[in-house]
Amino acid sequence: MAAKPVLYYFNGRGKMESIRWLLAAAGVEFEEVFLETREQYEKLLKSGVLMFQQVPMVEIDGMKMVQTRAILNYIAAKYNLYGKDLKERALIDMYVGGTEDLMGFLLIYPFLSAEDQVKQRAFVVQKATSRYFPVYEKVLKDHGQDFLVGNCLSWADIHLLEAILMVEEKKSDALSGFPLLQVTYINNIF
Ligand SMILES: N[C@@H](CCC(=O)N[C@@H](CS)C(=O)NCC(=O)O)C(=O)O
Repeated sequence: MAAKPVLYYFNGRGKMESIRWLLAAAGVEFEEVFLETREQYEKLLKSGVLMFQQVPMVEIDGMKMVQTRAILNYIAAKYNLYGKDLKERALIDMYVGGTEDLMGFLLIYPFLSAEDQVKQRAFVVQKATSRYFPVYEKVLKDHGQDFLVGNCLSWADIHLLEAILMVEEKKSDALSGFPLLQVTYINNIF
């Protein structure tokens, strides 16, 4: 049996969280090494395995992969979550690009002051409900299928579900104007 992937990151969501989600959705067990002290991080740096001196780093299939997008692309392709042809893959990339931008507004959230967190929360909910969620709602409405691309579960659905839950943490009824997203991602998907 192949070794489990090993994830190296801080003990927080950050850039590793989508990798955890994608592996979990693919049914892949993984291990985690949390970098909890400066010494641990320095040790990893000195060992030379961090190509750009950054994490996330994932040991998988004999590789030490860095760059979040590259890691996600690899996992999505390996576990058939990346479309059946180039056009489906292009759509998945576009949808994931959108959810990535939306999640990007939340990555900085823990580092803001309490006052700025209130502003950022309102900003994120406004962007989610006026720019991003309407796109995915329309896709589902237009093709009438249960998933965003190719009528089967893909990375685009997994990433969108993660983004929806992140936004709902900030405003629990954020999906209230999006009936198809509610049915697909809250009632049906898993
Ligand atoms: N483009 C990289 C950026 C990775 C990145 O910014 N990692 C941060 C932690 S979230 C880091 O290692 N920062 C330390 C540094 O840049 O020196 C990716 O997406 O993986």
